[in-house]
Amino acid sequence: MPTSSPSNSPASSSSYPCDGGGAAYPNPINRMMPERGRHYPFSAAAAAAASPDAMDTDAAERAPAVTSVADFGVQSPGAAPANMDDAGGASAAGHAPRPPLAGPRSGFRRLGLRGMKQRLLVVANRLPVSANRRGEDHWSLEISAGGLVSALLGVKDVDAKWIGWAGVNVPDEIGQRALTRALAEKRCIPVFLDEEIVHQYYNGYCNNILWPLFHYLGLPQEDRLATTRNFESQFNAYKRANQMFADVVYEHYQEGDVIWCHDYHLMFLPKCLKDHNINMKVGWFLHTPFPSSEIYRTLPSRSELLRSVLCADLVGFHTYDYARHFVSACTRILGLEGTPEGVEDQGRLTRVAAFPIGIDSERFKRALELTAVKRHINELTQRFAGRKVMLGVDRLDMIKGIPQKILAFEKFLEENPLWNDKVVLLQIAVPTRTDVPEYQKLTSQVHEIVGRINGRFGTLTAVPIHHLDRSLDFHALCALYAVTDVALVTSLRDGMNLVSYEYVACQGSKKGVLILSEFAGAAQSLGAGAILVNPWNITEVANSIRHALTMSPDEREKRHRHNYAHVTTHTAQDWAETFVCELNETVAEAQLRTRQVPPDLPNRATIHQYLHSKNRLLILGFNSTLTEPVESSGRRGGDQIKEMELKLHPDLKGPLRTLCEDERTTVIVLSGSDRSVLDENFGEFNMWLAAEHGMFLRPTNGEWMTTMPEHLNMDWVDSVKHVFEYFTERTPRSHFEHRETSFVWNYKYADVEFGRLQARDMLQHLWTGPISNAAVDVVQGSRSVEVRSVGVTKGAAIDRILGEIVHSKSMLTPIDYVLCIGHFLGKDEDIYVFFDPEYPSESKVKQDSASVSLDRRPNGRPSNSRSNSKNSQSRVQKAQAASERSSSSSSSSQGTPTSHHDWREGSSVLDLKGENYFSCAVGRKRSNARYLLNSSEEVVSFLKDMANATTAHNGFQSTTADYMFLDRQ
Ligand SMILES: O=P(O)(O)OC[C@H]1O[C@H](O[C@H]2O[C@H](CO)[C@@H](O)[C@H](O)[C@H]2O)[C@H](O)[C@@H](O)[C@@H]1O
Ligand SMILES: O=c1ccn([C@@H]2O[C@H](COP(=O)(O)OP(=O)(O)O)[C@@H](O)[C@H]2O)c(=O)[nH]1
Repeated sequence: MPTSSPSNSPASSSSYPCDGGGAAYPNPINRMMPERGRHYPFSAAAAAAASPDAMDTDAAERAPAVTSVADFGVQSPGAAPANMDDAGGASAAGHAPRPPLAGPRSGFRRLGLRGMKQRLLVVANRLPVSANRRGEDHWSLEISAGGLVSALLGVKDVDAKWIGWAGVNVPDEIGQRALTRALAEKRCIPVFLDEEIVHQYYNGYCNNILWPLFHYLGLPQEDRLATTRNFESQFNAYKRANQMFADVVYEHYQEGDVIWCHDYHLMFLPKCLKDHNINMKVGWFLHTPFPSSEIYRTLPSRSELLRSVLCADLVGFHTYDYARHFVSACTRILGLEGTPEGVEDQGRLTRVAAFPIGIDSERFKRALELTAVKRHINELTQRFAGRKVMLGVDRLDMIKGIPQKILAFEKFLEENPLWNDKVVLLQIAVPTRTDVPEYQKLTSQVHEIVGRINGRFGTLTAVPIHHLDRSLDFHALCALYAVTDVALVTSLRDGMNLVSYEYVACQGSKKGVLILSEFAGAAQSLGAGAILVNPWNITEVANSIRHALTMSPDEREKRHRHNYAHVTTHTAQDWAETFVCELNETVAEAQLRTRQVPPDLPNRATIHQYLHSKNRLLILGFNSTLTEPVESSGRRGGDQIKEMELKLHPDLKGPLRTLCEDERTTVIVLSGSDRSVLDENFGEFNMWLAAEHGMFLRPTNGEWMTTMPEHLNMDWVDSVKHVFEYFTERTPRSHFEHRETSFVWNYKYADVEFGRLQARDMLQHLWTGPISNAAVDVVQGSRSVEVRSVGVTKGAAIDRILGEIVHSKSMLTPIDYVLCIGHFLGKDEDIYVFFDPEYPSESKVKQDSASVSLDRRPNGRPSNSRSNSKNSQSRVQKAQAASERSSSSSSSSQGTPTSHHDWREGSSVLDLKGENYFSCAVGRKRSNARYLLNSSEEVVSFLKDMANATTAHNGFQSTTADYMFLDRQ
């Protein structure tokens, strides 16, 4: 194994193994950007010798097309991916069931649809190949079998293709066609980027801006001004490049394909794809950390990029922290609602979850059995006999903390002189992004430190640091992983760090110690077995080195066992499979969950069915449904909130009266408003009133009672009040209402833009402040922020309300018609699903641990007594429904809802057929409701028609009356 000489140049960057040795055609871009994606290039010479896949295109035509990438989805068990150095084929092993994650639903699922393989288009900046031009129309390709390739190789029932940049500039058509043909053999599809765009997009925006920012290094410091100047052109190039990737995807897309976009290079891609075809299934996965929103918000294009990523159906990260940061950036910067499921924007959910990547551990284990690797192991063992060997394997990137690692090692040597000639650090530093000035500076800095330390501690026969500016072939790397005593990973930030996994996988016999930075994603999975360090704390790292070198065999064994179990069961295949499954499921659920843009309410049919039903239920919202529009009611008025109170639309009084007087009709106004507001507006009508999202109920001409779940926890009230007061004082013309079960801060009369800004800040206070762990829901309206106790929704309440109505009216005929109209918040749309006969009943179920108490005390105070109603106990478990879909799987085991079951012995209360159920959202674009009305004006006009038809129908007492009426319309 080549090592650098301490006394000469300790680190030589001249040997760059990836250029494949003298391309016949000048290839400036290839020189500029020699690094090979996430998959380090192995030395071309070694690869050519070791790997049958390092073949030229002619050879590819002659050889059987069994290559690693070509094997996506067509691999038969045991088939050997030819490029793989171990010649062992992708492993079928490693599908041990994974413990459930709170994020994605995990576990192995077959992806095929009726035995068909699902097509998967993997889109990444780099193709997993290095391409070298050998003639005008002749290319040699070398596959790099890195983590992602291995991961996808192992996914069964998927027919995968890879779309990306081949890492070379191909200006001429002949060359492009030849390369496209050659790549097709490997199931790869090229995106051709020219030199200028690569410079601006890849070197500039990706590697000089996004990369350092995502790793907490901030925007470039030294050339800050230049960066600011270039920012716009680089961002434009970034968008252009993303569009070029998108164009290639469009060309190859077939209906039903899954498109998996990778990494920070392609944040703009989900938007391009969805704009082109909203039905594409799009996932996006970030391999780097996603930084805290405080860091992310410094990025000038922050909103545009977030919005684009949110166009994806599923967004994945390595750790929960990164996922959390992303959600919080979306709430903080875009003002969207973060939920445990992801990010919601006007009813559309982008699912966000953690999918920690793994490795193909079997591939590493098999490699250790190969003769070539054993030979390497022997050589290394002899070479370093009598010394402990520590290993570092990193790209030469500032995020990897290489200077910090070397300085810590120096400190260890300083403080432990007895170890001076008994330990050696082998540092493999693979050149990367060599065109970016920051990387060039880092290279010189590392060389300088290594030279100094070797000069200081070296002897005539040995040096403490062997530093290599090059990559190794897979065999040499496996051998190194296997023979070394300690691996030292000191990343300052690292998305995951696969090197730590690979080291563990190869240490089956030696049980070496892993020293791992707590800032690598891997620390969250290997933390229990590794020695975790803060790489900035040189003293701590130096002490950890001593600890590792002197660790008892027992402790080593124990630590290793833990990590080995993790690495071998959480495989790359499992990762890819879980992501793709999750994406499929997310899309399927979204289709079920949200009717994208419902059609307009079919007025005639709605009225027709109404007239022909025997027992009808009309559920009407108040705000923005039965009210005058904001513009005409208050905005122009003075500062007095009083003037702005909700008022029933005057044109509705007559129609409502008519409807309420019909004895076959029960009308409920179900609102978030408090009781007094409803009393004032609807006191005169023969109807039921449900205030505060149904927590209070007033029968026709009766007294208010509470339907609140009895264990509603209201401890959060004071903290929220404090926050609401603070923002109300600072936002002119905003106000807040303190209701019995909720607080609402309303800024609909304030300056809209300023109100929104304030709302975002308020949400941050609420989400991260004193109530962050309280049992509350923070619900965003279009001009309001509401905090409610968990479980306070209209859907959850309607069940209890119905029970009460049925009981009180002594209904003899089942309800056979339901019309539910409202401008409800997303959270309250569960009411639509509650009645929908087409929703499977188990998807409506949400465990509601509180039992119900229908306390008839006139003041409506919550009761502490448990309900003695058998009915309410079981009914309360219904509702909440699909908008809270996470519950659907668990809920089915927690309660067995019968559909709309009996409230009275022996009789069914609801007999609702699909054609007699009309749910209608007012003024919403997306909704769970079946239909839409665009404004409260349309509601007014519709209810007028309905009332007129009723009058006509009842007046004529004729079965044809309604037809006569309807014919006039
Ligand atoms: O293609 P390059 O510019 O040379 O960069 C190489 C890759 O580096 C990054 O890798 C990340 O992915 C790993 C696997 O998920 C993870 O373990 C590691 O922590 C990350 O840094 C980058 O995200 C890739 O896109 C690059 O291809
Ligand atoms: O000479 C080398 C050094 C490293 N690697 C591979 O490069 C990857 C590095 O991944 P990691 O997640 O540790 O960091 P990244 O470089 O992606 O940030 C690992 O799979 C290594 O096996 C390689 O193929 N050849």
